[in-house]
Amino acid sequence: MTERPAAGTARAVWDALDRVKDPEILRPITELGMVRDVTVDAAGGAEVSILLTIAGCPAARRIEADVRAATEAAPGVTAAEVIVGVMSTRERQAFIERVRGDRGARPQQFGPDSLTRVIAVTSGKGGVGKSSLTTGLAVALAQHGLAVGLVDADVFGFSIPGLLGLSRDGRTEQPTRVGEMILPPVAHGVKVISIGMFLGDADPRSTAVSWRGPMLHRTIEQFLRDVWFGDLDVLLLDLPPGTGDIAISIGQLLPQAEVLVVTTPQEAAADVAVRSALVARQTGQKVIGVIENMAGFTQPDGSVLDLFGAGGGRLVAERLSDPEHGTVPLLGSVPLSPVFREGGDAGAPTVLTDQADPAAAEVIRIAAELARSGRGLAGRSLGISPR
Ligand SMILES: Nc1ncnc2c1ncn2[C@@H]1O[C@H](COP(=O)(O)OP(=O)(O)OP(=O)(O)O)[C@@H](O)[C@H]1O
Repeated sequence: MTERPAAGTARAVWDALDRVKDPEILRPITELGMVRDVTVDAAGGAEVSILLTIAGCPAARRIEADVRAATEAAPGVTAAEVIVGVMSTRERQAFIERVRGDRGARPQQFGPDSLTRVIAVTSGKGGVGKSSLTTGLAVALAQHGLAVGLVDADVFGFSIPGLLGLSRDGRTEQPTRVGEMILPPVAHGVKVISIGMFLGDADPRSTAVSWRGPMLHRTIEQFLRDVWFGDLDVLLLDLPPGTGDIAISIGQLLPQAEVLVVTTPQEAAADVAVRSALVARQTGQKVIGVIENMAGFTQPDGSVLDLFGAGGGRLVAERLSDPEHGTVPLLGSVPLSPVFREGGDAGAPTVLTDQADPAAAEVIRIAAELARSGRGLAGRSLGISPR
């Protein structure tokens, strides 16, 4: 890397490049050592050499385009050429240390001392909309300016990449690997990692992941250790439905995690939802609230159709409230909404595309309440990272 000159057009280009962020790390490429050299000839022709972590890294095209646009916009530049190179092993090691803040051997990123608020989303039954709500909450929290990470730990039904538009035609966006560090793709401001990103060329639509408990535990452990999330305000985890191995692993790996329980208004769903929350509680996690999903749907004539009955959310909240654990609130009731479902199917979260949709509006309201309340966000310095 060359030094940044004190003045002149080359200096202006360096300054412009300070505003180009690596799309996965969300930090300026100048700070990450990704700019090798900037030269500008007498006619204002600029040549910028950048270094990528690995050849053909998924973000390469975007970085190149952003560098070109920033260079062309720098005062005094008449033409821009971008030369893309790849880091040497030593440069890559320096990059990894810069990204991690050179903390040496990494312990797990979200240990009990971490300022990141960890929220695990669980449900008793499958198909109650847990993944859709987790995705909506993550995107809505990112809209509040929070640094948000999302771990799709639903190994049997990983649907998060699709809901966030990271999976198309059976191909799921891959994380970038730099050494043993894994950089999660970023979608709508959320850093996302999913088991569905580790299937290689297999089509996730037709690939069954059947892993036993220890393997699941190791995978989640690896997600929490090797996936570089940076300083997060909130980490959301989408757990598989039920009371299985993953819930117990999360309890061991992230004992400070808070738990949100998703259920439908159906009374029959309430029993299993309560049971999944009790398992989380047994591992020391705090149940912070219940969200009812697929609640009454307002029809065009204004009448409400309670397709799945009513009252399940309140019932679960009441059954989880007791003198020892205090009141577990019903945080909200998200109505059935065809628009909300279509947004998920299209990978375009409705909390961004149609905020007036009743389901999206309720998710946005719940996210605002979560952002205002709770462990990590009340009265603590979180170093919220502006983007
Ligand atoms: N409020 C809603 N209105 C309409 N459709 C919804 C709503 N919430 C979720 N859905 C739809 O219900 C289906 C199941 O949702 P989702 O995959 O989020 O459930 P899940 O509980 O995560 O399931 P699993 O844990 O089995 O993977 C999806 O097609 C989703 O689009």
